[in-house]
Amino acid sequence: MSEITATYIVHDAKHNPEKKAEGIALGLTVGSWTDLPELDQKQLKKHKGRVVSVEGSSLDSNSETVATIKIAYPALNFSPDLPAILTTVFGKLSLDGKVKLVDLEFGEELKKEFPGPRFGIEGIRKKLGVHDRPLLMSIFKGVIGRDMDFLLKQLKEQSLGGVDLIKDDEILFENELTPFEKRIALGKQVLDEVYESTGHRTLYAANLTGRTSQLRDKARKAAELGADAFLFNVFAYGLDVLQELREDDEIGIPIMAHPAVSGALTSADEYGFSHSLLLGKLLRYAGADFSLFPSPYGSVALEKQQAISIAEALTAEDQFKRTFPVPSAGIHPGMVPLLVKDFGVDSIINAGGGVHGHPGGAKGGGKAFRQAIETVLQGKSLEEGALEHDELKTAISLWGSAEAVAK
Ligand SMILES: CSCCC(=O)C(=O)COP(=O)(O)O
Ligand SMILES: [Mg+2]
Repeated sequence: MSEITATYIVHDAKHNPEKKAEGIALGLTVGSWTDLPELDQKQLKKHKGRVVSVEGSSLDSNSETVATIKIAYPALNFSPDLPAILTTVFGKLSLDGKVKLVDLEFGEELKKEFPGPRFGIEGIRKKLGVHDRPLLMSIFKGVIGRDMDFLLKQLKEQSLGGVDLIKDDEILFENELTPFEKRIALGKQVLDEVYESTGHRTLYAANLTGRTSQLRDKARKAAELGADAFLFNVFAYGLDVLQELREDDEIGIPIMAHPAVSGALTSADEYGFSHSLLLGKLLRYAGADFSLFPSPYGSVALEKQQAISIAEALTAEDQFKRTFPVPSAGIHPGMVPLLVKDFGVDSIINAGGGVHGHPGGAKGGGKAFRQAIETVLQGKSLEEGALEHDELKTAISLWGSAEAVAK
């Protein structure tokens, strides 16, 4: 029988994690058990949650018992979709004291109900023809209140700087000055021109926004217009909306998941979801080709181990394609050695301010990043790279080098 096994870290003021575990296993499945007549117990047995393990009971600083509890839920109890699964394993329970949902292990049958990324790392690399280095992404900045000309100039500059992908900022919504469809159609023309003149291909991810009921049609229209990819604020909508978009063959373009709003669900140590589950495994299962998350070193930083655990969940051995890890926020060229060391070649280096804030503009910023990547892959220090590349030298003098700080 297929199951889903949830791992929780539970802080229990009553010092009885075994009883707490049994309460969860019953409470989220068949309810009270021992009070039922024997016949009912027999009939309901296949629906009953099962305590798999209760480990590591210890006392926290509030003298509460902390334990890791694993509970298996029969797949028989829920329809095979994330809304039903999340409500089963963490519905009422998410409101019931200090409980953190750390992981979900899907049974093999249940996994088959999920699509995973349509393209994944290999598919995105194939589209770009880049196979041997981390990709570089930049973000439009300061575009709200500006017109199409402004946006297209920024697009061209970023592409001329050698970035592989450009995404809208997540706060750019439907608006009269730079409407979604126009951004896609005119943006495509600009990027095609850059490709024809330089041979460098840049993909553009436009922000898919609006009411949930409009998203499918909007995304299909975007695909018809030749959109390369779209950005999606998954956690403002819900993981199942992502999955619906991923599964629609008339859309069929890569989906970039932005972490906006997810901090409200992951940041507390004792509550909510683990980062690796929400921004890693669940985004991947639901079909994101890219997952953006705060890097350990930038302006909105995650603890290093948490950021790395997200990347691991996105790329671990599984039946699904691998999702591109995109550690982001406050990234500048001086951080490239750390990013490559911690996230490897199969990751995307993503920057807004670190591209546009370069004294040589977005073109100079893009070049500085590409030079930093090349330098690191050649096994050289950024200081050595700066001797060979002007844009990198300017970036290092402006922002410094994290490699130097790390020593
Ligand atoms: C919190 S990860 C999302 C990255 C993002 O959307 C962004 O705008 C980062 O911009 P920055 O100028 O900090 O590179
Ligand atoms: Mg942003």
